[in-house]
Amino acid sequence: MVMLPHAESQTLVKIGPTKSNKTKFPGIPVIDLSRPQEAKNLIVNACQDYGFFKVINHGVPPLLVSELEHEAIGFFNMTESQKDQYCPPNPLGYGKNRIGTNGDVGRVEYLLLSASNFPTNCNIFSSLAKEYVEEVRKLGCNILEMMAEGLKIEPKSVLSRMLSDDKADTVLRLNHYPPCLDPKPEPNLDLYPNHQIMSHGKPPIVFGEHTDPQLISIARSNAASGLQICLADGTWVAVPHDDSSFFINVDDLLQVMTNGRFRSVKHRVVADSSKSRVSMIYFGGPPLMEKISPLGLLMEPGEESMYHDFTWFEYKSCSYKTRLADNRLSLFHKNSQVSH
Ligand SMILES: C=C1C[C@]23C[C@@]1(O)CC[C@H]2[C@@]12CC[C@H](O)[C@@](C)(C(=O)O1)[C@H]2[C@@H]3C(=O)O
Ligand SMILES: O=C(O)CCC(=O)C(=O)O
Ligand SMILES: [Fe+2]
Repeated sequence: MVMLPHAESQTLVKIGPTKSNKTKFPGIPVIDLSRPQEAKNLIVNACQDYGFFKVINHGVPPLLVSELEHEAIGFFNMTESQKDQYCPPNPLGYGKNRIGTNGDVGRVEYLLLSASNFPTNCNIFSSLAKEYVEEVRKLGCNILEMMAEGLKIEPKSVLSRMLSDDKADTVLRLNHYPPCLDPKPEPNLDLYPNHQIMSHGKPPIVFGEHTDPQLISIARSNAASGLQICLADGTWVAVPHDDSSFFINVDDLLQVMTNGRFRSVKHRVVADSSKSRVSMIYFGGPPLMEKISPLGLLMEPGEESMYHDFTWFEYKSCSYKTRLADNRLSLFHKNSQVSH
């Protein structure tokens, strides 16, 4: 029997009451990409069980990662008026305390960049970010190919081709969460008018719960904690930080393309650290006109798609009209019941 290796399970924190009927969480799956034969099946298991895993021996040069992080810190250290010279997030640009355009708030500042259109007025991000995205895109393609092999579907490029396409819709997000010196619930109700990011007795939520709409997200952060994922039984678990690894999220489109076999993972960030947190996330989306529907080779005889067919453009446009915590996929579910 192959044992699943798990990340620092002894340091995992389970949040919320543990009921006896809840399955014990053994820790975030860790996939060693230098062992591809084993990795294929472990990736599939992780996508089915959690929609989330960590990769080691990923091949992205550590120097490139630390240089981009250094530049990101330099950017966030600039004065407010310097940063405000970047366009407000519409949806790309520099934003602070507001996430998206539909009323969500967070204790975070960020820069959202499109890989096909890196800013030319800023020599910081033009070449480094491009190089970083290329390396992470390669990592994403490698993972999606292993996934296809693990699922036993051919060709193995059936998923990865969407990221390697010249028209792939790729977004890079740099987030900065200021240090939380007093991790008590935030009493300022003006900033959080609908209480949505208050959580009494627990560290405040600084980036609210959501799933990512794309295919996969490839994230890393400095050595500061805060990221949490939601398990199938609704329990939130903390993800131990690891600045030398990448964390992979299954996103909404992959849930649809596997007809619900893989889980688009709900995640959030809490102010859990007295350290500033800087995260860099690659969101891998397909070309805008790509038609999204379950992969034929995965379907059992007589199995029907759980979702209406749509293009990534349709799904993305629709997603950007929703609130962060909305269940965007339910809008395309055949037995549609909008839930929040
Ligand atoms: C509230 C929102 C922010 C978001 C667009 C949306 O209307 C719903 C999806 C959000 C999300 C989550 C993952 C990524 O961080 C993001 C860039 C994306 O593609 O979808 C954000 C959007 C955003 O911050 O603009
Ligand atoms: O900062 C993080 O680690 C996660 C942020 C996130 O989920 C996002 O930007 O979509
Ligand atoms: Fe996210």
